[in-house]
Amino acid sequence: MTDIGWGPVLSESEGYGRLGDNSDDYTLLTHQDIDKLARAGYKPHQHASHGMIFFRKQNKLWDLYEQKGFAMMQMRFDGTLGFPGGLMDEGEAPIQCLNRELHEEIGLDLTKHAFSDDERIASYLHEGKNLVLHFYLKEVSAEEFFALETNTLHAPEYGIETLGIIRVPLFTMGDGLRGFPAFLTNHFAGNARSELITGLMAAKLFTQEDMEKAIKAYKDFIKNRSLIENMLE
Ligand SMILES: O=c1[nH]cnc2c1ncn2[C@@H]1O[C@H](COP(=O)(O)OP(=O)(O)O)[C@@H](O)[C@H]1O
Repeated sequence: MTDIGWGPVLSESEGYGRLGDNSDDYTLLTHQDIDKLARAGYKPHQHASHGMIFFRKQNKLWDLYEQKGFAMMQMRFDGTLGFPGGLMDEGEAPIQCLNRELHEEIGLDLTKHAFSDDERIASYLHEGKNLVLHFYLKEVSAEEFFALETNTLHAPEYGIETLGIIRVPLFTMGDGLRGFPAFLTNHFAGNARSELITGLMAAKLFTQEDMEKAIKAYKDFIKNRSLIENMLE
């Protein structure tokens, strides 16, 4: 590949962020797998941790749509959507990595809102990238969520790694597509789309039936969009 100037630091990690992952590229790890990795000092893989902060609030939006609350994601430096988080440094554990990254990227006050190990809901291995992704979930009150959101503007990495914090729309509009299903049609980093779905199910914000409906609407839209794009070529 042509050297386009990744620089000594980025050239080591740029491969992890390449786009085009499929959900099949990721294997869900068991608790035993994680314990084994911890005993081996997390080697031989690279690891990254990301976290979803959310609040639940059943609300009738504009007197029309069933809103379930909000979840926090970010527009990343690379133009994709993801959760706050990042790659683990040498000597760190996944939870330490998560808290350090959340402080850097969203200014999380670790004296009040640090994540704990028992908030990890899933870990995935991407064999091809030799990368393990750890995913955590934290429920806060609506007031805490708004305060955390405001604080992100003062985070050290705001405007650099984190280009903006966004709220995931947790409702579906009358056409069955706009709202949450349309949000799923965006480009996501790593397996952040699957993590979002997993996180919302684990938080019991969606029923199985609601989630299946949303995923079907998103997939149908993608299929139709590529049909139209092919016709235009
Ligand atoms: O929200 C996410 N969920 C799952 N994987 C993600 C998410 N955000 C980034 N990734 C993936 O995690 C790896 C590390 O990326 P990240 O950019 O967060 O680390 P860094 O900030 O330390 O460079 C990359 O492979 C990227 O595609």
